[in-house]
Amino acid sequence: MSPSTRGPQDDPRRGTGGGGAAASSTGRRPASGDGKRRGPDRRKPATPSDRPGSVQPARRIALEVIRAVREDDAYANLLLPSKIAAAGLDSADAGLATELTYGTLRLRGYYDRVIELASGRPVAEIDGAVLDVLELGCHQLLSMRVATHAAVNESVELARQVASRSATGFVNGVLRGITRTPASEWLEKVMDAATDDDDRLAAAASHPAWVIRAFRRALAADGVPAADVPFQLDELLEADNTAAALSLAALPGLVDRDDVGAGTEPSPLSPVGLRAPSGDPTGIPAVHDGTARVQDEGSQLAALALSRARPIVEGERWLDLCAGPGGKTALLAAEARLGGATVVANEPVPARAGLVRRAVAALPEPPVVWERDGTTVGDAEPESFDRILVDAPCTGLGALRRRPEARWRKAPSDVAELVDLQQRLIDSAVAALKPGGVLAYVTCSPHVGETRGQVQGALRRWPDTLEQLDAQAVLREVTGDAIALGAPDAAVQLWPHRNSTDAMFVALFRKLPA
Ligand SMILES: C[S@@+](CC[C@H](N)C(=O)[O-])C[C@H]1O[C@@H](n2cnc3c(N)ncnc32)[C@H](O)[C@@H]1O
Repeated sequence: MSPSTRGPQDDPRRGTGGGGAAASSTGRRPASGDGKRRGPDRRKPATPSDRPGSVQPARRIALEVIRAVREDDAYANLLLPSKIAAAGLDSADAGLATELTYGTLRLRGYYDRVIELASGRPVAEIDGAVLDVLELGCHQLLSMRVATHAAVNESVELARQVASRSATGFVNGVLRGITRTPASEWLEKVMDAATDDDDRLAAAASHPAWVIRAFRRALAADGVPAADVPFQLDELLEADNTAAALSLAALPGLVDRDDVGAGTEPSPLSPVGLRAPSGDPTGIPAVHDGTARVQDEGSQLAALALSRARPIVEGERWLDLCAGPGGKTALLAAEARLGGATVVANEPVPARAGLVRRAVAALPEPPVVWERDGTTVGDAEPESFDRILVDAPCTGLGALRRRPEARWRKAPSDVAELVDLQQRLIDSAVAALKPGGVLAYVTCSPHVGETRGQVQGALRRWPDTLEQLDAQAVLREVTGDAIALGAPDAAVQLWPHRNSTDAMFVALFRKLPA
């Protein structure tokens, strides 16, 4: 079975999440991102954690985060850094906590199948707190080089702390049972027990089957030939399970990307982007002072598609309708400032609006931040903006590298609700846009209902009002032709396996003069 890996953007101090063990969907083995095994060295002398009755802080913290994700829908990439900081973990233990947390969250779909086979019980019948402990134990036993006795003993101790005394015997029995079969054989057993091809793919790649089907449709919609879809799907699932590299955006006009230093290299894709070595980016002076920001290159391109769709005319007003946490707002505002335009940001969730204010604090005249329901802005501010970004709330299925638990958070039934909200946000943006203005519709999901389906719907609803602009041409220009795109189309779909970005979707529209 797979070792887990930890990539640079898994560093919890960055709050980006993601990274780690990968599962090859056709390779018949959940595979690691880079094939290297990381984790505690078996040859290390016994630590206090090896003694009965004690639990290493990294394991305790990982379990707390995994539990909060399950019980409270917590975001691992937000909760983990605060817990690590509160516990004062050194960088080795912070790394271990990160690997345990993200690796377990990512591969829990696979581990649950192993647990069912080893325990003879459906996981639905296992107490949630006990299941968390078992999944965490599985990750150590099947994907990390943790010594068996440490993984089992500490899991038993964790079970004692979070569940009943009787649960300790169950956890001990199940985990010891798992150790009696080599990791590779567990994979075979899981595959043999799968019900059909999609279920086998779901098991090996630790993605829900509905997500796999949505990816397959999205690849086909992006023009991938039918015969290539299975291969690209395989690459995509593997990329999803691999840590994203650390990328930064140098805010134009605030810092020159050549001056950021600290071992960063210019991004081959984004003209404002940098790729950074692993480590804590807050140690980079430009990141510390907010003039450079951790941001996926796909997100950078989505913002630049709007700011560079055409030359900026001084005095233009731009709106970022769904702004939290503010990554694109900061880049848009920096671009706008250089052209003499101003930006208003809108984010209805107060805590996220606070993050937007922090994200733009380095700008000399930061954007105003509204806290309104974006669906009402069109009525309240008709024909008021020259450019509007709708970076819509979505399933987030394009950002699984950074948010490993997101795949388990959403269900197919969530898609319809999101599609309805996206549509209302688009309509509100159309109303708020000045005639002749430009609208960018962006999602970090490749789900066709949230992407091309929304484009077709908008053009159907606004036949005399909207025309689609060629976002592929805009981004070819922005990237100096460095961008790999799907079949020729006006919209852009980026992919982790093709572009090394999140799976961002970008469509551009112009509002026709009345
Ligand atoms: C995909 S995120 C935006 C990411 C952001 N543009 C960035 O780059 O950092 C979508 C945002 O839309 C917000 N949102 C949810 N419902 C909304 C609504 N009715 N109106 C406006 N924004 C909404 C969410 O709170 C979330 O912060």
